Amino acid sequence: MELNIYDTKISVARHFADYLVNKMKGAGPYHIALSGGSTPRILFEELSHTEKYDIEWKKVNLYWGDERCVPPSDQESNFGMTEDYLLRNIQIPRGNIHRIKGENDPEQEAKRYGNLLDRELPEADGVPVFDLVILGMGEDGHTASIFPHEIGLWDSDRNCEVAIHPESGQKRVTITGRVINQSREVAFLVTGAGKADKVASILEKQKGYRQYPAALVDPVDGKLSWYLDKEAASAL
Ligand SMILES: O=C(O)[C@H](O)[C@@H](O)[C@H](O)[C@H](O)COP(=O)(O)O
Repeated sequence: MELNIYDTKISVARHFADYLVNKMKGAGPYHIALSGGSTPRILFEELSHTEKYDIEWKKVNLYWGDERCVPPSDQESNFGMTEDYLLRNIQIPRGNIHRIKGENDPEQEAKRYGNLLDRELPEADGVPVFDLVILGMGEDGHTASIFPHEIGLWDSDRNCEVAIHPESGQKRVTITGRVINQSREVAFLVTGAGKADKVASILEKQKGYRQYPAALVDPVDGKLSWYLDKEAASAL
């Protein structure tokens, strides 16, 4: 596990953007699952400075680790946020963008997207393999859209499941632990003081840490990295 701590949120984004440039210098194709949230948004803004971050986006296929079951135009949409802060600023073929379309029938979409991952990605032990899964973590220790009150979804034998947000009741489609832990690499981007206690609990394996879905991220053969700002790392 690689731990990277930087002074500020923007510094986390800039370092990770540089890392992505170096990671994708090969022939590809690369299959990357994106996350929603405020830290990825800053990463996307950074990556939109294409004069600074030279990535051959035609080699890259973008997926989402989770999506709110709302239309792309909804401000809650992870795809919509990515469209606004990244996709419209880069030269990526639209066929390389694989949106989760949960706004109509979440259960049907969980099946469809799970089959799409089986079809589009390489596999290992019958599980689709991402080159990189970018994750955030909520203040409750959730990751993707697997929340503590539904932590059992992590162990689903399906690639995708329908989750329910604990406060809003909003439905979400999320990839599950089998897919996340089969990835060649998982990178957490976590910033802000509100995450500090869960970060410390998980990274220091404190009593009860496995109640948090983010603690279950442990790639079978892949690399696990945490990119933190000082605030999120302040309880370590
Ligand atoms: O759909 C989502 O909201 C994300 O996938 C979610 O897992 C996010 O990463 C965390 O909630 C952290 O979000 P922040 O980075 O905004 O705190």
